[in-house]
Amino acid sequence: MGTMTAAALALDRLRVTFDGFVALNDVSLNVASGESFGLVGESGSGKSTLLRAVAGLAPVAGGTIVVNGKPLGRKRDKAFYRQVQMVFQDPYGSLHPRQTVDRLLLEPLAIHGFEDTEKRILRALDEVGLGSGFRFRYSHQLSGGQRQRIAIARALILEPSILLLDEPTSALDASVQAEVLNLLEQIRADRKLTFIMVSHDLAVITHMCDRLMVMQNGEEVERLTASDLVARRVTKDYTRNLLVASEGFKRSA
Ligand SMILES: Nc1ncnc2c1ncn2[C@@H]1O[C@H](COP(=O)(O)OP(=O)(O)OP(=O)(O)O)[C@@H](O)[C@H]1O
Repeated sequence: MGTMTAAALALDRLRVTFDGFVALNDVSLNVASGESFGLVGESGSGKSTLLRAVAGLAPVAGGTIVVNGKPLGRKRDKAFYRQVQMVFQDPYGSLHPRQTVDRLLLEPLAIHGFEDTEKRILRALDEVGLGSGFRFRYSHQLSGGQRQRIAIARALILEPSILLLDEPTSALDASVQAEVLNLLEQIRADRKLTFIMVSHDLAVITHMCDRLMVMQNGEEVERLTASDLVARRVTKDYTRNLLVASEGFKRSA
C-alpha cells in the first residue's frame, strides 16, 4: 500500500505498570502516517502514560510498539529520537531557564552530530514564528507562548516524522493557545507529520485530530472520529459525561 496507509505507530496490547499498579492495560492502536490522533479521558486515565511509554519514559510491562515498521526494544536509541519527539505541557519545566534559546536548540543537533547547526537553528526559529532575534535570549526571558514555540522548535529540529504532544497548550492563555495550535497544524501540514496528541479539552482534540481514543483506567473506552464527537455520535455514557463536563466548563468560564 502507499505511504498514506502505512502505520507510523502501531501499539499492540501495550501495558505499563508502576509497582503492580496497571496504568495502561493492554492498549492497541494504529496511527497512520500523516494522521493526527487524539487521546482523551479523565485525569489518571493513562493518556500521558501511553505517550511516555512510546517515548521510553514509562516502564513497559508488556506488548509491542512499532514505529515506522520497526519494533522498539527496551531502550530508545538515537535513531528513535530522529523519528519521534515529544512536546510536554509545561514549557517552564521542559526548558532549562538558564540556557539560551541557541543552546537549547543546539543541544539535540550536537548530540546527533549535525554540522550545519547555524542554518538549522535559524530555520527552526523561523518555522515557529520567532525569528533570529530570539536566538540569544534566555528561556526565562520568554513568555509562555514563546517558550512553547521554542519547545516545538527543539522537537522539530531533528526533523522527526512523529510528534507526541502531551497537553501542548494547556498551560497557555486561550488566545496564545489558539496561536500555538494553529502553528502546530501548519507545521503538520507542511512537514506531513504524524501527531499523537493528549488533551483534556475536547474542542482542541476535535479541532486538531482526525480520530481519537477515549480512555478510562488505562483502557480504551471507545474509538471515534472527530466528526463523531462533534455530532455527539458516542456510544458510552463515560464519553457523554466528558462532553457534558467540557461544555459545562466552557459555559461557566
Ligand atoms: N511515575 C509514576 N509512578 C506511579 N504511578 C504513576 C506514574 N505515572 C503515572 N502514574 C499513575 O498512572 C495513572 C495514569 O496516569 P497518567 O498521567 O497517564 O494519566 P492522564 O490520563 O495523563 O491524566 P492527566 O490528564 O491528569 O495528566 C495515574 O493513576 C497515575 O497516578
